[in-house]
Amino acid sequence: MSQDISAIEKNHDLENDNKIREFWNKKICDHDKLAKKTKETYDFIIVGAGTAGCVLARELIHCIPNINVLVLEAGGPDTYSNGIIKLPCASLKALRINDCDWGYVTQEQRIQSSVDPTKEILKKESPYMRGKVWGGSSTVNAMVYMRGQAKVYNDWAAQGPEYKIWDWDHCLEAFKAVEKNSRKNPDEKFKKFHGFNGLLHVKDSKNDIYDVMSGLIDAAKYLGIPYNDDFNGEKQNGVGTLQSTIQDGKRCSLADSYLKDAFKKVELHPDSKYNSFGKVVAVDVRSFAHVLEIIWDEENKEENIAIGVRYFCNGTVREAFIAPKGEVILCGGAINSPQILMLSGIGPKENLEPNNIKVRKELPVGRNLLDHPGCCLVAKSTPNTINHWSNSCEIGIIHKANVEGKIPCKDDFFDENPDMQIIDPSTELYRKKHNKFDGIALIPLLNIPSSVGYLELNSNNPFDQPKIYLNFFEKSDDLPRMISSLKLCREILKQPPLSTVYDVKEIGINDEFGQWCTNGDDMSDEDWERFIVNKAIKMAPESKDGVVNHRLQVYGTKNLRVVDASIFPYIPNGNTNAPTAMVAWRASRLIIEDYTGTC
Ligand SMILES: Cc1cc2nc3c(=O)[nH]c(=O)nc-3n(C[C@H](O)[C@H](O)[C@H](O)COP(=O)(O)OP(=O)(O)OC[C@H]3O[C@@H](n4cnc5c(N)ncnc54)[C@H](O)[C@@H]3O)c2cc1C
Repeated sequence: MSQDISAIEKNHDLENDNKIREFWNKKICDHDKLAKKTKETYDFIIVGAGTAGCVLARELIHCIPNINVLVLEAGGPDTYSNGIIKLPCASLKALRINDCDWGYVTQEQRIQSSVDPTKEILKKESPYMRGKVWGGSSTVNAMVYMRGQAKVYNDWAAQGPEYKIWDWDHCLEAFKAVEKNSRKNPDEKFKKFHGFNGLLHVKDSKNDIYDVMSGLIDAAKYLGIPYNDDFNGEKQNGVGTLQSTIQDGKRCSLADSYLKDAFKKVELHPDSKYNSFGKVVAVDVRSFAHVLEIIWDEENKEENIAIGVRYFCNGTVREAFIAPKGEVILCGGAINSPQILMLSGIGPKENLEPNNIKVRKELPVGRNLLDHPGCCLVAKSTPNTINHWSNSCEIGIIHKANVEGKIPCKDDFFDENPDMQIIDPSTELYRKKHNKFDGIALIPLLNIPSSVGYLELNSNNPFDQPKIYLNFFEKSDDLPRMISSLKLCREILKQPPLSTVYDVKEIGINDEFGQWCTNGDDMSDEDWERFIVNKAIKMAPESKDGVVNHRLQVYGTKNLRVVDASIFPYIPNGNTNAPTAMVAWRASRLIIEDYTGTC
């Protein structure tokens, strides 16, 4: 069989996605049937084939000789659902493919009004999408590639001398290692910040914009907002075209890029203690495999040594174990990794004990849930001015908000520590849903929120959704900043050429999930506030509410790490896909060092 494999490996046809998967399925499955295993044993067990899981699986299998990796994914392959998730222009529709979504709903919350502190605003429960499919959320996201500023990563590193491995220089190295940027003739300045040899394809929207969206850039410039040629370069503020994770007109998820490449490594290693047929050196992805909890070494109870995981697949509960020196690595994302830890006895006593879970290690799991709240301003334009086949989001406007909720001024546009990001999603949705008008939608996102959410277990049933409290706008400075950015969006829509050439007229604001709130009449600050209000596991010292250390190992345990978006101590002020892939690449180097004993 090994001869067979190497012959196919050299075959260029393997570049074809489906063939790689078919080949992998057949070869691994055949081998699985032949091998008489006593136990399912792997060097690494990765929970979740999302952004982080895919990068880790690929880096570990290619960089450490003779290992095998099991990836357990609760969702199905990304080819399982129809091909719509590959189309950038349909990314908003991809959100509604239930098969690929965990179907989370946030808890209803009451927020104190920042306009009138004696009043409360009701924040209704709302859907909270998370990818449940190969590639995880990178298979359903809006594909915007924006890393955020150096300062955030330097803040991560400032937590102690050992955290230096997360400073901007180290993170930039990892961002570049992952990225395959396709900009033609990049200048030296661009090359300093970008990678060209990674696997994640990143493309400029630049050459695709030829409709009302190009008017958006001019309108923003008309207001004095500077043009920015590279939001991932030296400065983040300004207006410009976005970079997106797209390859040849199709979405490039981390499954398309990293997992696909992980499958290329398939070898048969003869010296194996674990089964008589030898060990398959490969990444084995098991779909529809829902991890229930971590299996601990009960002989050394005090040490909390992870030895494997229990998971549900094909109607039965199964177990998989790690080989000596191996690790369990949770890559379940910001909601699920905390849930798995808590189900396994790692978390806050006050949430675990009432749910009949024995506390093994008390840690503030789920307490640092961070995300970027957003809102949406929609306007109508002259018919036939929209390119309905455009990328999901093409233009970005990054600016500093006014803390009093006023329209930002010129100084705010030039401020090099911007806290707001305005993006323009595909307008196809609005057109279909609301009487077929051509439109323009602007979504301001609070890039540096002060509010922090949390999540807790609802019960000890692993299939029960945890309670998610996003706490959006809970801190008093968040709401005025959002209002300030919405007011700026309104001003932009009034500028030429949007107002003159495209006859753009505001229709109203809707909340993140498309509920219409206003008809666009003049609004008071209370109105703005009413309409707007409708993310865990922190990498930090244990004394500062950390759950994982600087090497992403869970405090008070052995053989257990968390590598995903849940470990951000402070949320990057860009979008989170690229930073998560970066974290996974950095983590792979730490794991390789620990496994091979090299530093
Ligand atoms: C709708 C939407 C739009 C977004 N738009 C953008 C954007 O434009 N740009 C950007 O940069 N970021 C965007 N993001 C965010 C970004 O995609 C995520 O931050 C990133 O993908 C998170 O990666 P992760 O590895 O932490 O988790 P995920 O990618 O979510 O992966 C977690 C994986 O673990 C699996 N899993 C979870 N629990 C279990 C279990 N118990 N057993 C087995 N498997 C399990 C899940 O099914 C999933 O596949 C968006 C996210 C969403 C949801």
